[in-house]
Amino acid sequence: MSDPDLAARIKSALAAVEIPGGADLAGYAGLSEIIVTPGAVAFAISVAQGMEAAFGPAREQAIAVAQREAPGRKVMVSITSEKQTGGPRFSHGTPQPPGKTPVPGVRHIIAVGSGKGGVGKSTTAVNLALAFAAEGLRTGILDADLYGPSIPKLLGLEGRPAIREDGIFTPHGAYGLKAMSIGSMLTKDQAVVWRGPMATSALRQLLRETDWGELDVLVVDLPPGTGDIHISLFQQVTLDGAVIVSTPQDLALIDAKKAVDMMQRMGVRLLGLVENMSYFIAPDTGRRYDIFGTGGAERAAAELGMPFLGAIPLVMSIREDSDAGRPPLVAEPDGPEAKAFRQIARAVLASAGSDPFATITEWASAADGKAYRDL
Ligand SMILES: Nc1ncnc2c1ncn2[C@@H]1O[C@H](COP(=O)(O)OP(=O)(O)OP(=O)(O)O)[C@@H](O)[C@H]1O
Repeated sequence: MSDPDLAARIKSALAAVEIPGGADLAGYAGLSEIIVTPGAVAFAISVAQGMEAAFGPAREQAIAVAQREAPGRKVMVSITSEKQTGGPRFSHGTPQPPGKTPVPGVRHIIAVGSGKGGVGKSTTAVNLALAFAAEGLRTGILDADLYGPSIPKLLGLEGRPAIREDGIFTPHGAYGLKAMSIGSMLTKDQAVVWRGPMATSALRQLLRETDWGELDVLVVDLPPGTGDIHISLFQQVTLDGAVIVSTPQDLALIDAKKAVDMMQRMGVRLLGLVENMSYFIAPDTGRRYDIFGTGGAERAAAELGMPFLGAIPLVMSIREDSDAGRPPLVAEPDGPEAKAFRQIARAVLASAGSDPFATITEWASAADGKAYRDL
């Protein structure tokens, strides 16, 4: 069945769902567009402030109805109110976070962000996650870049994640990582226009309705810039910190500064700055060229008030291997690029704790106190 047909069928079926006041959900003006992807169905119910709880049963029924119409797809229904759609209120000082709750089974969370798109944030996130796994940490990666998910391509994920009977996702397994992305539920080139509240709801479900098992660390690949998804994540979980990725060209840092400023306001610890596409290594001679000069990133990190974590070269093989679903840490684990990512991973762990090895030991210590190394 084509997507519009299924969306229309779900909408008619929602006529059976009663909303407060006695009307039905299908005819309710606050019902959003119904987004259908090969793996998921998502829609939002917009309600007046204070009516969220009253609409709870309607939401439950709507999920059941949509699930009946779309078996095998993940159904995501969010209730939104004026209060939520307004975004953060920075003007009165710190935003008011609702209670933060841990993600079951996940011990530590590190987010990877950037001031703008295309700087290699996802590439960095994936290779950091692989480097953590190589250190013996049980590692997961969550693609929170709902607007441009690239983790499926970078990790060569195929097919959709399985959905258990209780609606919980089973994450993909890739190179020792557990990976979750909305991207593997879309058709090729399908662009989903997530409106703010729906995106935050989808993020919540990807994060909390995934069976991560036991993870020492979850790496979250944020969307570029700052927006609803960032706020939603920062408000609902306590992060160990965030890593910011930038390119030398971006080191005027206007965009990065905005991201950093927002994170600071929201109480997110900044683990440091990674400079990507920093220098060039000639493929034939292996010689290094500091085409953008040296020292700029360290200065920029200092200006932003955070540690400098290291630099990653601009190398064609990073692009080619990544595009083929084989990140440098997998394609050439002993190559210079993999080494750069591993060093950065250690710098991240050092920034998160007293030193990288202390952090690894502490993070990896299972209940019996032994490091977990049998990934
Ligand atoms: N160090 C590098 N050398 C060469 N190519 C790179 C390097 N880092 C990233 N790339 C390439 O640049 C492109 C953008 O990288 P990536 O998708 O990681 O960026 P992003 O910041 O996550 O972008 P988006 O805005 O899509 O979230 C990809 O094609 C990737 O393979």
